Amino acid sequence: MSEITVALSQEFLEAYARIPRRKQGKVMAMVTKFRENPRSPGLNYETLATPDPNLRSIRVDDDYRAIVLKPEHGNVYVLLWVDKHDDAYDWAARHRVDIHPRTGSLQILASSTEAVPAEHPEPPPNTMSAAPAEPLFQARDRELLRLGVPEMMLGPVKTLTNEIELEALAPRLPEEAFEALTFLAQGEPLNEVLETYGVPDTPAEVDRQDFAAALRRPDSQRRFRVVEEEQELERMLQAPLAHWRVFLHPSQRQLVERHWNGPVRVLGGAGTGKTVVVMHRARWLARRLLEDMASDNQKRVLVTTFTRNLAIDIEQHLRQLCRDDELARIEVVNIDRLVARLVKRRGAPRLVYPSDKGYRKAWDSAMQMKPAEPNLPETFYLEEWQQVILPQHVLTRQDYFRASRAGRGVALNRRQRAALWPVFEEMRTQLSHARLRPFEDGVFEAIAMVERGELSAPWAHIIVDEAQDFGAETLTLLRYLVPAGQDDLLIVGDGHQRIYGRRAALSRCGINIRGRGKKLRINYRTTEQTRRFAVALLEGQPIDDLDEGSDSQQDYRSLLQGEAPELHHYPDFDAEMDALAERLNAHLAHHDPEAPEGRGADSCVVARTQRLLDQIATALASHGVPTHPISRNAPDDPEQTGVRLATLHRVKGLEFREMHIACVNDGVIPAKHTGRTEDPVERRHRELNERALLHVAATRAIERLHVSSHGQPSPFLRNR
Ligand SMILES: Nc1ncnc2c1ncn2[C@@H]1O[C@H](COP(=O)(O)OP(=O)(O)OP(=O)(O)O)[C@@H](O)[C@H]1O
Repeated sequence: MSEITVALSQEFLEAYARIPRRKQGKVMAMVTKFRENPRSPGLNYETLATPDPNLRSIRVDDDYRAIVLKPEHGNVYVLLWVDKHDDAYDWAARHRVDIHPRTGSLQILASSTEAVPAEHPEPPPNTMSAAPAEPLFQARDRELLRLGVPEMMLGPVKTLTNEIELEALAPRLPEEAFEALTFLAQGEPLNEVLETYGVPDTPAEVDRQDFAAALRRPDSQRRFRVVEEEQELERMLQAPLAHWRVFLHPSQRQLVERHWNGPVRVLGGAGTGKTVVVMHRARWLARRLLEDMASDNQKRVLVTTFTRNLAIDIEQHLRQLCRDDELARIEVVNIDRLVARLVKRRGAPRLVYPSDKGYRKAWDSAMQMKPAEPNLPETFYLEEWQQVILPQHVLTRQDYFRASRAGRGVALNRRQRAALWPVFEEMRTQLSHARLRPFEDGVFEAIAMVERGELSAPWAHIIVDEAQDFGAETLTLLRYLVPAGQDDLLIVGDGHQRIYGRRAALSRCGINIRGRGKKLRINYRTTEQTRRFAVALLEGQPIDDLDEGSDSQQDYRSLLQGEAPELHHYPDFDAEMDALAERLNAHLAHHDPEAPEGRGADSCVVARTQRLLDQIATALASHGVPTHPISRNAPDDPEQTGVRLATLHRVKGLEFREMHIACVNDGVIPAKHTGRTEDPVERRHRELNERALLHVAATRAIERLHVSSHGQPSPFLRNR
């Protein structure tokens, strides 16, 4: 007798989330019993008179029933739905579960009587014409089947004439088919879509009775989960709508669940599930460490990020994803803290950043050494210090003569470098007297400590999120901190979201990703309308791929449709705030008092500076809108009441149902200091960072995006 396979579907979790709490406990008890032994006599199965002979119902209590797939052959049991008795039976009468004849994946299908939308939606205006509209897809049946379109949906798919109709058909199409059709509808060539999404033209034979094999297919794993552990089941039922914890996209799974022969780089636009990959990969590697008896039990997985907020968020999510023993093998720390920890010694200088008072004081003293010739502004020196001296660890005049100044817009000959050098030398002297050390020097010190054998790093694997904001020196340090070899480094990032600093090429940091560069393409977070708006903010800008090449967002899509982002311009700050408060109050009025989240927790107002944000908070308070600032040091408590307030920088990595980007005025975005440089290359970089800031903030919106300004709108909003 083959082993019993117990699984559940995404629909089951969604249905479970909808039933009253007191009933959920009963379902949980039933599910536990079911998992222990799906053939237990205590489970009351009933055969149903439904089109699909493999569906059964199980009694939960007097009122509720679960619908289960129990094929006649094999030992597979899949929980599909749970509802009140009549509604559950009704669901079972309207659905069937099939193994797709070409792809072999398991699909839940609305039964044929409902396969075609009852009402065809209104076509968009530009398709209204007397002539019959062209079909949206020219592909042949054979090709559509290769993409996972169910046989019974071939007819409806071939009669579609526009994307709106495709969208209306979405609930009746398996995700993989809808995704492939969306790319086709948006103009991607058929052969490319077939290559990415289709099974080969002559696929392996599919056994349409082998449900256990069907469950193992990557496309099935997008919506079905084979339950292996009791604890895991409990975690799923505790957060039934956190799909990311349970169901991975095949492109995510391919990155997570395999060994890699060296560093891997993963790109992907905002919301494509990069952080989800980071977390699942950390867990997968932690499990391997636990399973590997020969492995040193001190070995850990390090997850590092650029911002502290994201590290806190990841740590919190990992607690919900992992078992305790897995968690004990994972360490999450943002890069600044990591470096500070590595170089911390009794009496060691304190690490400082340009915003630090001591740093600024040292700089003011150093500027006293500024020569009359060449006559360069102070901003030039600061940029030279930050972009040449610190990243290349230039310590002497000779080093400076040899340093690369690639990417600087003003050339300097040897004599000029010699004239400038005393300023930088003085800066180091001043810092050293104050027992301070710039962060970058700390990084080089950590590298030197590894080289001298003074630092033994406990990490077998390192995973980097937000890699686009890491400097070359920190990436180099990470290379030093983990032995080269299998699964050593996973580098995840998106050049479009670089809001700090400049590009650094992995290959120049000793990280060779050749043949291991991957990309995620489906945006899970925002609507397609928001995605397009956000992408347009960066149109025509040169974006890198974290290595020596370039990246684009042409193949990045969202499958969710929604309202177009709203842009509003007001004569002055008060008018903008009146309108914003009105919107927020309307949103707050719809808050469900039964919901566990605090009133306003799903809405966020962002502005370019803290000062503006303070003014906004005051204005909103005068309109009776409760607000709550997002903290840098603690995870957001969703139960806390208040519309969230954050700077554009602070919302990186987060997401909200509604995003309001306020005061997008000329002189605010780009920030005034962007233009305070003589160096044209530097100016372009800064401007790109500012555009990326808006792009990042816009892509935090799950459902709605609202952008407003007063006075003159930001030049980035012109023509929008
Ligand atoms: N496989 C999945 N199933 C369901 N939801 C997913 C999946 N992958 C990601 N998501 C959801 O999509 C959203 C974006 O995911 P995530 O934050 O990992 O994306 P990201 O690429 O890191 O985004 P960004 O770069 O914009 O910060 C989250 O709400 C996440 O839960």
